[in-house]
Amino acid sequence: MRGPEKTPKTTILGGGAWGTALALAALHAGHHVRLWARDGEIAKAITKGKNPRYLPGIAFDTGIEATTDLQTALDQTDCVLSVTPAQSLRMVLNEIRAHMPANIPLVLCAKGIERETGALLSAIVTEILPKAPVAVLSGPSFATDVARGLPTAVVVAAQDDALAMDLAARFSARNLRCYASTDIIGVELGGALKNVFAIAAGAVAGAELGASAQAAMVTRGFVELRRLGVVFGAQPETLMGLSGLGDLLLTCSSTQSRNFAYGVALGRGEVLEGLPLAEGVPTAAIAARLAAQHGVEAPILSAVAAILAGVITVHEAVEALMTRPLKHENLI
Ligand SMILES: NC(=O)C1=CN([C@@H]2O[C@H](COP(=O)(O)OP(=O)(O)OC[C@H]3O[C@@H](n4cnc5c(N)ncnc54)[C@H](O)[C@@H]3O)[C@@H](O)[C@H]2O)C=CC1
Ligand SMILES: O=C(CO)COP(=O)(O)O
Repeated sequence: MRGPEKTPKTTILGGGAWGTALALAALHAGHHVRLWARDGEIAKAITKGKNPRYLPGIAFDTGIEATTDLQTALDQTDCVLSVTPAQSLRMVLNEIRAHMPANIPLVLCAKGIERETGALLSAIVTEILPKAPVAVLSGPSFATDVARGLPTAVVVAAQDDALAMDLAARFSARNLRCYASTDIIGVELGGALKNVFAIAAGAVAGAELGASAQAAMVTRGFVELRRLGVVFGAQPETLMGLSGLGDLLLTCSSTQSRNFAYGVALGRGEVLEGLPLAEGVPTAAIAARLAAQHGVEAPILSAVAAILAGVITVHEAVEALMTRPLKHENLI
């Protein structure tokens, strides 16, 4: 991919919180960083060392070359990070197709499953950019923590172990430790599904159902996550790691998580319109459908999808979950 003496050239697609934080991490790892944002004001602000819309109150180093021009962003790049929301991936890949240099790795950093098709994001890349080696970066990592330089660990997965190791080394820096994995599906599924359970945990907190209920929700949610992992072909142990258990622990316990905060608003019966991006919302609907299609027992997932669809209330969902037939504590 690159000689050791050359400065890595990294392109970030997306000028939101995570795109900006990862651009900074790459800058601190010594890369030449270009960032594509569709909004000119955001691009200008990032070039000046701030992103008040998505990272309010954080001033950061200048050096990221932000642009609204895709050709400029992708010119002679040797690695692309895709950091726009999961549901926009297909559109973004179709836009970059004409400008993407051949055989350059595309690292997926969004967390979700395509709502319309049930496709994992790596499958969408294979469909639209078949020549791009695909990788996934995921794990417990709030953009604000990474942008502030706080210690964070993630996992980078690629089918080819050498690529996974190379990318993990490329993006690791003093405050960002990247582990390598060859289980792309496990790593992406862990990140996508934890968002749904973060909404559930937030709803429990918002409805003031207590810390015991919250622990039960997260634990049983983790069982459902692992069951879906089996269906998709994830390696079970991957979901015990940073992308899976690690990200579940982070986002099911902190209002810093937009998915958890969305759940809190749901549990309190507040207005949901205008809340920040909560990737678990579209993913809940499709994940519940896939679970039903494959005969996977996933009552929490189904409850979240039904609440979001307005079919039941949080309290009705809890009542239904608590009165299910008694059984052994099946852990898979
Ligand atoms: N914020 C965080 O702490 C983390 C976020 N992620 C994931 O990263 C992804 C992006 O999240 P954030 O950056 O936080 O979201 P954000 O809401 O802060 O920013 C999203 C950005 O994508 C842009 N965008 C949306 N649709 C687009 C399109 N069709 N074409 C071009 N640009 C488009 C928006 O203009 C905005 O700049 C999500 O999947 C999220 O789950 C992953 C780890 C941490
Ligand atoms: O994925 C994240 C941290 O790992 C960010 O979570 P939210 O999208 O819920 O804010």
